[in-house]
Amino acid sequence: MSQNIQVKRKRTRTLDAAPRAGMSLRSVPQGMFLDNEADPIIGEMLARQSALLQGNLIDSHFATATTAEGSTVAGNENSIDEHTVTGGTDDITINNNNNNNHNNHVGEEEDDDLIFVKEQPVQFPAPLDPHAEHHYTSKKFKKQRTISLPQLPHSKLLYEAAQHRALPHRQNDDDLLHLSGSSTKTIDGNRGVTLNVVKSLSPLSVNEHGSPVFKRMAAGPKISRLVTAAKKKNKKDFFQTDKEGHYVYRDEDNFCNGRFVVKSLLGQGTFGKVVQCVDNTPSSLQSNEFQGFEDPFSESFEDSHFDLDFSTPESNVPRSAKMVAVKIIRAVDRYREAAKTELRVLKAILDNDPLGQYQCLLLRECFDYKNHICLVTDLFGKSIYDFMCNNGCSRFPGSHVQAITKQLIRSVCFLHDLGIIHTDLKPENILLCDESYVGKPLSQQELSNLSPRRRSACNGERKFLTNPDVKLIDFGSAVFYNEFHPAVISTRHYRAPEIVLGLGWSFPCDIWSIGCVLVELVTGESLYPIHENLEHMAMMQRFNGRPFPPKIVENMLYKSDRKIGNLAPDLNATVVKHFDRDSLALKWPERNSKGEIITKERSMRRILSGCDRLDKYVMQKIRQDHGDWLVINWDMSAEDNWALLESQHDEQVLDKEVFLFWYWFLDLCQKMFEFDPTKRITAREAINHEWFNYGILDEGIASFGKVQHN
Ligand SMILES: Nc1ncnc2c1ncn2[C@@H]1O[C@H](COP(=O)(O)OP(=O)(O)OP(=O)(O)O)[C@@H](O)[C@H]1O
Repeated sequence: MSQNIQVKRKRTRTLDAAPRAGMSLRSVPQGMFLDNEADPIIGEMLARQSALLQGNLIDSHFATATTAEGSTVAGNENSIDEHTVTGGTDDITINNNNNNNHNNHVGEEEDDDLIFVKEQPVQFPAPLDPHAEHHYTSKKFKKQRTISLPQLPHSKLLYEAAQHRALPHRQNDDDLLHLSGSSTKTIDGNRGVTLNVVKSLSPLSVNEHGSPVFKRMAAGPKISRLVTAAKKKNKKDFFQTDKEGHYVYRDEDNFCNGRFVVKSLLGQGTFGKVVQCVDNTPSSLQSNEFQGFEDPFSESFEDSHFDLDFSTPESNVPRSAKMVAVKIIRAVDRYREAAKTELRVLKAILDNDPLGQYQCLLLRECFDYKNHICLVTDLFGKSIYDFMCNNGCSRFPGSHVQAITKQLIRSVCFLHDLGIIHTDLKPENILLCDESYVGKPLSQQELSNLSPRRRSACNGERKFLTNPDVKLIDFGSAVFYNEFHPAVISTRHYRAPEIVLGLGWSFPCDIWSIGCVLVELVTGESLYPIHENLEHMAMMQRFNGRPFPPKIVENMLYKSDRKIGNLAPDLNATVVKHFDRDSLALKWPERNSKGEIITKERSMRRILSGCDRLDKYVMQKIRQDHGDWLVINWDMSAEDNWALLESQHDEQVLDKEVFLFWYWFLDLCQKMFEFDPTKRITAREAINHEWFNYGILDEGIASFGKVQHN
């Protein structure tokens, strides 16, 4: 769901990293990202380049790993209780107290995530004095560290894929044309959902405190007069629906016969509203487990013909209140039907991960109240989008980007193994479990560069989360892989090319969205801040530094010409017509019959100056945190890149791990932004990507575990 707060995001053109004299250049472009003018035989080249680069980097990776072998904490340990690291100017104390959600499996499962920064001397003096205080300089630390990031909670899946369906996460060529899912399966699936109806009591049966009092209903015409009078009297308990089927939000409103008291509006969208409520469940019924589709209250509601008031202090049923989030779906058939799919998805998640170890929102209860399907879930913090909006610097530090990405990929891999495609991954749908942060004052210069809104929202600080633990929410658009696939899914900015081009889509569309989220976390700006197809496609080509592969365009033309599957009604007018049928190239900028450019200047500027090849675009932002020395030239191998950096800069300013961290980050991005969904990296492959073997020592690590603000 989009939030109301809008922060204007701006982009600037990035600097090109030109190859330096004296360095070895290959005869073919070696970059993972090709220049726009590059040779069209891209697939083969990319594979070769990737192999070459990996070959180069395997050596350096091994070298680093070997250096650390002698350390006491090398290997798979993740249970270091406390370390004090003196690095640069900051003393970092990091406590391993943050994994409480996931303790159950830590012992059972070997996990190669090192959650905390480690200090690893190359050789301890022997014999090692356990009481001696060891302080290590930043320099030593850098040399000896192998992994140094809070990767919460685990790196590995806690189940064997074979136990699940282990569906092929990758699409095949046939899917590009024919994948549209079965609507019968969706309808049948939804038909199986039986919702517990919670009857609303007559306003008559609400006492002056707004609490339910069960009475036998009066009969006859007298009732309407009494009801009107009672409505006036008991304004509080008046859960209203507007003419569009939305619940009308009111502070302190209460519903479900006094059980939920509305405290604030968390969000609203097409599907309905999400409200924060106090849940006055009788404590005997309160548990962390899903109550099923049967509401524990219903029996008493249906059968009660006696006075029974269990919300007053005198009640003999003990009550305890807790805060929950309730998604109140619009009372409109279409949305009710969609909510049933959401319910099935949430149920599948809950059945397979009752402890919530895969970062997905868990459904605690659901019921039907006054024709609104209500989903009760745990309450979490603000979304990472909101956190970014209110931050003096919206970029996340690398260590946090990595920690969030790891959770996200793992969560999505879990969903994909269950046959679920989320389809709406975006920063708004990733919630923080803990909103506390450490604030670092911004300089006058930095403050003056902020928009007035951001300046007042950020409190003059750049904020660093103390715990980058997140939860994935909003399964309202999620689909089961074999059920009906709508023609258009995803929020525009995070929409994969196969969706824009009207091809069959599946699990890979989630991976593209994760790529967009990842870049947004690093740069602090939406990668695709656009609203229409042509500009979107032109931008995709620009960021990828190459045109859409002919196979993809051919499939699009074949599918749209023959009207195969469900296609967006405007596909021809907004997408297909912009491709040249002979060359299969995107016709951008647009030209009239005389060959004059008719694309608006603003749009031209947005694409030509606002975007750049992704690696250059991203690196420009990264340099703001790590210094200007950090330049990666994709026309050269990693080794040559590093040799060049060493020849140009004082050793003190360089950090090979920072270089490798960002190098592999960009490698992962490149694999996520593969145009062809049949070749895009899968979630399962991404979990094991090289990037997660590298760490980075930054403000994210320094703030980890500290508590300053909320
Ligand atoms: N469990 C929760 N805890 C805290 N906030 C929540 C929770 N669930 C939802 N929200 C807030 O409500 C917003 C809307 O929730 P959600 O995305 O599920 O609704 P939606 O109507 O499906 O939105 P959209 O129209 O984007 O699909 C979220 O962005 C989030 O800010």
